[in-house]
Amino acid sequence: MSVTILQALDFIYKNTKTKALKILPLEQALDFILAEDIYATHNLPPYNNSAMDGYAVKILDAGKCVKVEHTIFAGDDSSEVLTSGYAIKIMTGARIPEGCECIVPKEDTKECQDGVILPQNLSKGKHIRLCGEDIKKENLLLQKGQRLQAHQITLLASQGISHIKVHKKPRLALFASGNELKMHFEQVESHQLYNTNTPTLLARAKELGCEVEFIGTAEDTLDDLKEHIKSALNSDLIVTSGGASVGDADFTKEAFSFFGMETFFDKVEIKPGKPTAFGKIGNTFILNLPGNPLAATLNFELFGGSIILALSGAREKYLKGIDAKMQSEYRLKKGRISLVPGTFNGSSFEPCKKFAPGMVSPLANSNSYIMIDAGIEVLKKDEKVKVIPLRFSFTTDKQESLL
Ligand SMILES: Nc1nc2c(c(=O)[nH]1)N[C@H]1C(S)=C(S)[C@@H](COP(=O)(O)OP(=O)(O)OC[C@H]3O[C@@H](n4cnc5c(N)ncnc54)[C@H](O)[C@@H]3O)O[C@H]1N2
Ligand code: MOO
Repeated sequence: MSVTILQALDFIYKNTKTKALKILPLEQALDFILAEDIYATHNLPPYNNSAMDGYAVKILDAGKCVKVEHTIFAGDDSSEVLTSGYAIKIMTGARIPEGCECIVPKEDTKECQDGVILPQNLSKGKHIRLCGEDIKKENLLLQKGQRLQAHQITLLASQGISHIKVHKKPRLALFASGNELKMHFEQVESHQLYNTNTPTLLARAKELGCEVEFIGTAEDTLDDLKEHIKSALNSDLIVTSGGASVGDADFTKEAFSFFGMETFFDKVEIKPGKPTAFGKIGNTFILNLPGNPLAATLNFELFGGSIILALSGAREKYLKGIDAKMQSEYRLKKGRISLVPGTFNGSSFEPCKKFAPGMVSPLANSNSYIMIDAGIEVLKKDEKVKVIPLRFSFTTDKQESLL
């Protein structure tokens, strides 16, 4: 069945269910999807504390020479009480003593007999970090479905949370098919070429947060394809490339049908990537990508990426484009919706100078792609487009002002 891109994505989201849960220690939780809401159990800061190395003082003592007899360091469990006519020396992070109304930084004071002279203007609360001003106890900190990156791990660590419930990572099995293909660690003859799709998809699936298993390269025979499928059936998603078209050696569909694959679609109105198929055998999803390398990798981004997001348990599970404009005019043949790889520089998008479905080189120097509607033959300079990132990190080869 041939479908539009939107219908294909609908099939993916309607049929794909989030993975089961497991408990992980915080140190191993990077890039997992949180499977529970997290509420703060502690205020942060846990107590009013000094933002400066200086003196804890009273407002009425402004401009006076006050005596200094005690010092409080960060981590001290001090019970000093501040009284008028005195200042207590205090370090950054130390708990504010009772009676203190503000902190005066060390450099704003002068020495005097037995103490320091305070500035004329003091304001209440100055340089005091209040208990709970960063995180309030019982507030919702992180939501179920959030991806745990470094700055979410900060929040969990701040609460002394050692173990959390996360979704298991999608388990993906990969194999390619084609008698002409050899792996990079094998010898190629003059009629053969290296399998680039599998190493690419393996790396990309890992980048997208999957556990990945490489099943091998299947020959273009029904028996060998069946053998490879059988070895991959315990995964959540099998991704194959090649044998998707109508050639005399294209047996992939037949091999999957042997295992009773329910096919949701086997063609998409897209360029490149028309012979992309998606289906299911038991609880294992199947994404059969075309063999042409650029077609396979771009369609893996769009459909593979969406399946992985749907399986992951992520709340933000839909691909999103970034508003940008075309760097220069771009002409194309109208027909099917096209995926065009290129470079987004933070404001504008420039398509790759040279690309075709069978090429392997275009994506190595691209960082994104755009999707162009079927009827469009020209995109003018500055015309608005949506850029779908392939990798970010915003960096540049020449230092620019960051303001
Ligand atoms: N008569 C028709 N022929 C083709 C059609 C069509 O509609 N009618 N569609 C074309 C389109 S579009 C595509 S895409 C390809 C898809 O073909 P397959 O999925 O069957 O892929 P293969 O024939 O196995 O390979 C195509 C091409 O890609 C190279 N390849 C395959 N796998 C890899 C790999 N793992 N690493 C590197 N390169 C790979 C392979 O050598 C071929 O050159 O069909 C068109 N034909
Ligand atoms: O998928 Mo094909 O040409 O559309 O590469």
